[in-house]
Amino acid sequence: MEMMNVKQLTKKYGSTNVLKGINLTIYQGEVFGFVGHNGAGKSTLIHILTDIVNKSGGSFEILGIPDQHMNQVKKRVGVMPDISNLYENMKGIDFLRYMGELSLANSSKEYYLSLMRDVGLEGAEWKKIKSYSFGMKKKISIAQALLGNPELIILDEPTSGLDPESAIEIRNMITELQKSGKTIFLTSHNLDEIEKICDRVGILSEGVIKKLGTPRELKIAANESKEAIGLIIRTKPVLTADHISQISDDLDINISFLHTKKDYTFLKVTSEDGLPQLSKKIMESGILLYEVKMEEQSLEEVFMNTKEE
Ligand SMILES: Nc1ncnc2c1ncn2[C@@H]1O[C@H](COP(=O)(O)OP(=O)(O)OP(=O)(O)O)[C@@H](O)[C@H]1O
Repeated sequence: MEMMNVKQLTKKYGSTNVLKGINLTIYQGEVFGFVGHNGAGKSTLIHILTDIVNKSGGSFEILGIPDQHMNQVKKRVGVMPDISNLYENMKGIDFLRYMGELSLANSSKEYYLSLMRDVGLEGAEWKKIKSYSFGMKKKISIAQALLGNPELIILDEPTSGLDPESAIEIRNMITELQKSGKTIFLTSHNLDEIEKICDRVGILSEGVIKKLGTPRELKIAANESKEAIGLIIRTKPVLTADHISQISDDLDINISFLHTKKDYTFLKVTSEDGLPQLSKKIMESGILLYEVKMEEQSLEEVFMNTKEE
């Protein structure tokens, strides 16, 4: 089921085209990671989708409802507010109740307390938000996004600025939300995080989504477009440059020897097609072959290359 469908969405600020035609479909139950450099337009897209900012052109649907009627879906979509929009003089629990009562009917105090516990704010319920640390403010913003048990949850940089332990807590929470059937759209600058928790990722660059797919698909596509692939081979004894030149003589691929480290030999090859033949040759030469693996591009490299393309 499509939870969000964005078509040719554009946004202009004055003469600057920030979004130049975004096309994107988000499916039920996925965690989707939206990445882009600072100022790429990620928050702008979120603000349009959540009816805070007007689009310039194009259209979108959320939960099947067209963008002209976003008031009909507001209760079914949870959005994490910017922490500067929290009411600092309120106690955490009172803030959540206040925000909850704006949209929900008859939710008990126990509901709000359990929500605070869920986001890791146990013990801070009766403290004023102004006494909260940065991480705690992030957590209460996330709690606000979860009010009313929404189907689609939109989180703008939920873990930025958090210490590793708190970031792990939030990531685990996102995974749990997904397990309970929620759909999550999040932005993050942490590509390791994106890789860990997102099913699909979209890279926003120059106003359009330049790359879209699972983290693995993006890395494989990046490897395929490279002229040479890094190869790591573990053998006993370790392969030397001489071994490689003997073995590779009658192979169809070009192999360059780079260096060795312990039992590992690092090579560059022009194509993966000759790898089975290479492995066979190594074994035939009496060398014990333990492992052959291709060096994968990291999502970070994929992202950096997207910017340069
Ligand atoms: N209200 C506004 N008026 C004019 N320009 C704006 C406005 N809001 C955002 N912009 C510009 O639009 C561009 C995209 O900003 P946006 O905040 O969406 O980027 P972002 O990808 O979320 O960045 P970051 O990763 O730094 O949060 C930036 O150049 C920003 O200066």
